[in-house]
Amino acid sequence: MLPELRVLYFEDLEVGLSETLTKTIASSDVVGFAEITGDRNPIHLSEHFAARTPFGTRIAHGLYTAGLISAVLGTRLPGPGAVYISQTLNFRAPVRIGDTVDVTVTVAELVPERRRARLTCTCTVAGETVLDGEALVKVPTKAEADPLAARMERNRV
Ligand SMILES: C/C=C/C(=O)SCCNC(=O)CCNC(=O)[C@H](O)C(C)(C)COP(=O)(O)OP(=O)(O)OC[C@H]1O[C@@H](n2cnc3c(N)ncnc32)[C@H](O)[C@@H]1OP(=O)(O)O
Repeated sequence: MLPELRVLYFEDLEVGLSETLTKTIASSDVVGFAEITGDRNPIHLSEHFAARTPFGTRIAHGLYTAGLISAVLGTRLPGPGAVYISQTLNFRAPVRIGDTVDVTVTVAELVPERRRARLTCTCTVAGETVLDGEALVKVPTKAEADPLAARMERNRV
């Protein structure tokens, strides 16, 4: 089941705040990603081909796994309203069909004057890091996201 959407505004964030999403990678996820991106590399789609690679079996696209980081950022931490600025990625180990990936993002730094949040991002399979990196996002304040509500709140006696 997909987690509920949650909006955190810039002022709700603090260093150390963390969120984890868990996803088991299905063959249909990998086939679907190949279809929508056009990346039909047989290492993702053909068991016959993948058997002759060092991985021995089909593996997920690295950017599919990275997309799960975007899912955490865009739905939970900070959530809807956050805008991706940049993302670094280190692919440390392969993700195979049937693997369960835990995707954790953690607020590492806040830059109030620019409403920026830097988050460390780690994907693990059975405790082993398969991907890590850092995301930079722009996060609206409550007043920026909903100026009318913010004005009404300020004027309330
Ligand atoms: C959770 C996931 C969500 C998504 O996936 S959203 C989809 C992916 N993201 C996007 O499509 C965002 C596209 N980029 C933009 O629209 C803009 O970009 C931003 C809104 C992110 C930032 O624009 P602005 O608010 O005008 O920037 P500033 O706060 O005024 O800062 C400007 C300084 O920041 C640098 N900068 C802006 N964006 C980037 C970037 N993406 N990568 C590197 N640098 C960036 C500029 O150059 C400049 O720098 P200098 O102050 O030194 O002149």
